[in-house]
Amino acid sequence: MLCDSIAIKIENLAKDYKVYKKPEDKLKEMLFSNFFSLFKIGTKKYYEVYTALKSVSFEVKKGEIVGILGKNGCGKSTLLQIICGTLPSTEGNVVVSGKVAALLELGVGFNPEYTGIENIYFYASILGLTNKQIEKKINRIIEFADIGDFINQPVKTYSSGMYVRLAFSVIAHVDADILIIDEALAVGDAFFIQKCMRFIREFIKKGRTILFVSHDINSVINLCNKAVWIDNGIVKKIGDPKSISNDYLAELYNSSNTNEKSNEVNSKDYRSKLGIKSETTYDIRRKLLITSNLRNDLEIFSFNDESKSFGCKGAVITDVMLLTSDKENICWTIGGEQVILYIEGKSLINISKPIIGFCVKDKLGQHIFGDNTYLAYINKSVSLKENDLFSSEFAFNMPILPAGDYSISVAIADGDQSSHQQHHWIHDAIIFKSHSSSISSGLVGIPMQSIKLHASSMESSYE
Ligand SMILES: Nc1ncnc2c1ncn2[C@@H]1O[C@H](COP(=O)(O)OP(=O)(O)OP(=O)(O)O)[C@@H](O)[C@H]1O
Repeated sequence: MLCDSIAIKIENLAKDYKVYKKPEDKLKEMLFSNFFSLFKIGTKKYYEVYTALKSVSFEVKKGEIVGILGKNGCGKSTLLQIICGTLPSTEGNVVVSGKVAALLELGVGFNPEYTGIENIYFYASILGLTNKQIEKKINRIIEFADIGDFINQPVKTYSSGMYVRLAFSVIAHVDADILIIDEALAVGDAFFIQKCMRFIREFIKKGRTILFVSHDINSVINLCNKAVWIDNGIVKKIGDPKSISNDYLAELYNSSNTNEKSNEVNSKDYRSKLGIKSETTYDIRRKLLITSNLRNDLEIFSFNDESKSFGCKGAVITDVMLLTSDKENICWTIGGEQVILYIEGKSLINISKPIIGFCVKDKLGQHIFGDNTYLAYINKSVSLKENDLFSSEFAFNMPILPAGDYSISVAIADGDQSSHQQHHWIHDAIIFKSHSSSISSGLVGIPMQSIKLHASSMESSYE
């Protein structure tokens, strides 16, 4: 029995998998194990035991969103499957209060030969709805999934994003008390993810519960009340999402075993070919009229190669600079000016689909803006060979920023926007300080093309 406030209670949960060296060993075990035990002549073991979960215990309260964090293979999916009842545990208990709907592996719950509409009936009836109830909801499910005419096509023709749209839409409409989501949203596009996030917030407001696995630390910090860090099948830590996420990232960093000293890369010739003048630090203020005390002065501190970082380090970022549009390294700029963020590094292995990106955060850790190379190179991929130097340049107009401290984190990954392996992520690679600003509210000011004020009683307008 669960007390009223608890949605999920997990006690001493353990899961052992049998791992067979050869496929025929499984058959032999099935054939002979009964025989051996029948005649009590001792048994021969045809498998190794792999313990995926050990002594896992925690509770999820009603109305909570709990994020599960952990490295690949640590046991997250195993745990969710046991909670959903699709996988038996070896030991321990799971008690859930209320109706559970889950979005686990892509395609689970769907028949690939059925159309989208047929699968809505199929999946929603597995989740406990009668045909009448589904009929009442089907228009809302189709509208939420928003996959156009594909709804009448067999789901085997769907992209992974379409699968997720349909599956999420079904679980969102079956009146579940608990939603369990296993990293599936990672393949959705940004608009759909926003729609799901709005749904999730409303769902929680109604006192319902969500348990989800995510590799996206930001969504765990922003959405969850609690985080559970699973490591090698055990619960390593439970608690406040921000502190658990920080500890988890720090451990990822420590466990990345390449201690490549990033400064060893000799990039002088490489930079001069690109026209980068890194030796001189040029103060852009000289070119500007110093007339107003509302000017947004930004002081830029140089690359900190000792900043916290993580990643598997198949490639390392070795330098980050802000340049003028003439490619001169700057230590000062002004909100509204054009700058180039230059990120340089070395690849230690072959990387087929590199993505280099950055994000600018304020001192509260709020993501102000950022970008990456993925879309710009989607049709003309650049791959990296072992020992290649690489660089990327992001040219943009620096927004006008309220006074305060800011940081630029940079990263190189391999893959695409939704699914990638992080090679090197450097937190706070560059720090900069906004000294004075005309901005009194909002996160950024956008340089205006023009500002007009009209009044019908006046003949002309003032610009
Ligand atoms: N059916 C199975 N037979 C044997 N081992 C398995 C089986 N399913 C999972 N495992 C192993 O159990 C461990 C935990 O797997 P699980 O899928 O739960 O990890 P995960 O944390 O969800 O990983 P990921 O983040 O990569 O999805 C892994 O080492 C995996 O290889």
